[in-house]
Amino acid sequence: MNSAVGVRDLRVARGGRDVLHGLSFDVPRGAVVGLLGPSGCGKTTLLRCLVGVQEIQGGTVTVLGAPAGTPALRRRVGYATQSPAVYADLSVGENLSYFAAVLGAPHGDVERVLDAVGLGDARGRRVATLSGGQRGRVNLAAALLGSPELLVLDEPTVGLDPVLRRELWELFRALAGQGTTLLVSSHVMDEASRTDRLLLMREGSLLADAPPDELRARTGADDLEDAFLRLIAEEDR
Ligand SMILES: Nc1ncnc2c1ncn2[C@@H]1O[C@H](COP(=O)(O)OP(=O)(O)OP(=O)(O)O)[C@@H](O)[C@H]1O
Repeated sequence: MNSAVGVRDLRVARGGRDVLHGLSFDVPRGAVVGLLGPSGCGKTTLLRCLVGVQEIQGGTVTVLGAPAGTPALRRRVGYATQSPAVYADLSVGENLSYFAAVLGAPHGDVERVLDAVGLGDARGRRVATLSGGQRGRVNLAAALLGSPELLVLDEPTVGLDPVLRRELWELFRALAGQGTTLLVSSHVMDEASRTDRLLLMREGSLLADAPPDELRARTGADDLEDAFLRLIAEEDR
């Protein structure tokens, strides 16, 4: 079983409307896979399916060899939601110590994840006093606790300056080098080139599932934003 994630014919409706229309794809183990597409196309909904918090209307979602949402997967999958899910009243360190205790993460993990996201100096600060970007990084640090085998990250670089964004993508690459699988959503096309593979979504369907170079070659576009636009034009023809 080589895939970290296997999705077949996934259908989801939200608010009485079909939002995922029968998606099928695999995420190879140890890869950094980007999930890209315009706002509202269904990225978050798809990620919710992978972590098992979304009711689905049809299809199957297999994660690390088990059905998504199986309790045994809880410690093997890290999920960072788009809006930070951390306690504003607690310090950065208190938040992470709390989540580490809940997860049964090893002692010392708090230090490790704080360093990984570049927040070593902010350990004693109350989350309420942090910038949006810093808060996002605390949220990401929490997802790294316990070194999960699969990381599902919903727009982890939103609100970050280019230097920090680059550092985070270097971190994602380093984690993949250690065997972690990462599925990272974004709507910033320049981040797409940093991935091993791209899932391009549009209106609840997959427009493409291929490595960035293949997408460039297939469309004849130099940059991925153009490639995406050409794929849309092709589909609309
Ligand atoms: N709680 C909800 N109830 C009803 N419809 C919802 C709900 N959440 C999302 N939707 C709808 O589902 C569709 C997909 O939304 P989703 O949040 O998955 O998109 P997204 O690609 O992650 O967007 P963004 O990049 O803006 O976060 C949208 O049409 C949205 O309006």
